[in-house]
Amino acid sequence: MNSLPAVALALALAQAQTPPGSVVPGAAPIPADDKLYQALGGLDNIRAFTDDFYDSMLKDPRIAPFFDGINQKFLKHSLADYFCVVAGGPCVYEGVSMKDAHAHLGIAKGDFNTLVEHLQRAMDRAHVPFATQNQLLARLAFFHRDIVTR
Ligand code: HEM
Repeated sequence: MNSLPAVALALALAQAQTPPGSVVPGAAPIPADDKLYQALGGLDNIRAFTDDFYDSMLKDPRIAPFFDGINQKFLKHSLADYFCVVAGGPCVYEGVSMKDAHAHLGIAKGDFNTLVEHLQRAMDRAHVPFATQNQLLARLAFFHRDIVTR
């Protein structure tokens, strides 16, 4: 992973707070406009890089075991919906909060960073501009405290 997303992530973690605007389950802050959604290439591109991201995690022995027995099709769909909403897109996320989704998993900080690494690489392969990647990663960093439990 190159250094800028790591910096963006660290900054977002340091500053994590709920900005004004709407929330989705888990108190996800969502932007007031869909600029980030558009920059990500819209829902088709989000679904494409999410599928690729998920497949690449399954090939990584550091985190693949977390996904054993998980309904892959369902989770890919739910993840893409989530990214879409967080980016200000016109999607509906019907899943549970980040806290409830991950409470039983015992996720460590290193696992979270590994997932972020895979997401960044998948966005690279989908030709998402670097600054746009950073914006999504910074928004997702907000959930660190709900997801990392050990
Ligand atoms: C920014 C980080 C993350 C985001 C935005 C995220 C998002 C999500 C979403 C949207 C769901 C589906 C919940 C539902 O449909 O009700 C989910 C479930 C899940 N996530 Fe994450 N996640 C993140 C980090 C992680 C990490 C670091 C791991 C493990 C390495 C992980 C493993 C899982 C697993 C295994 C499930 C399925 C749980 C189950 O069905 O029992 N997630 N996540």
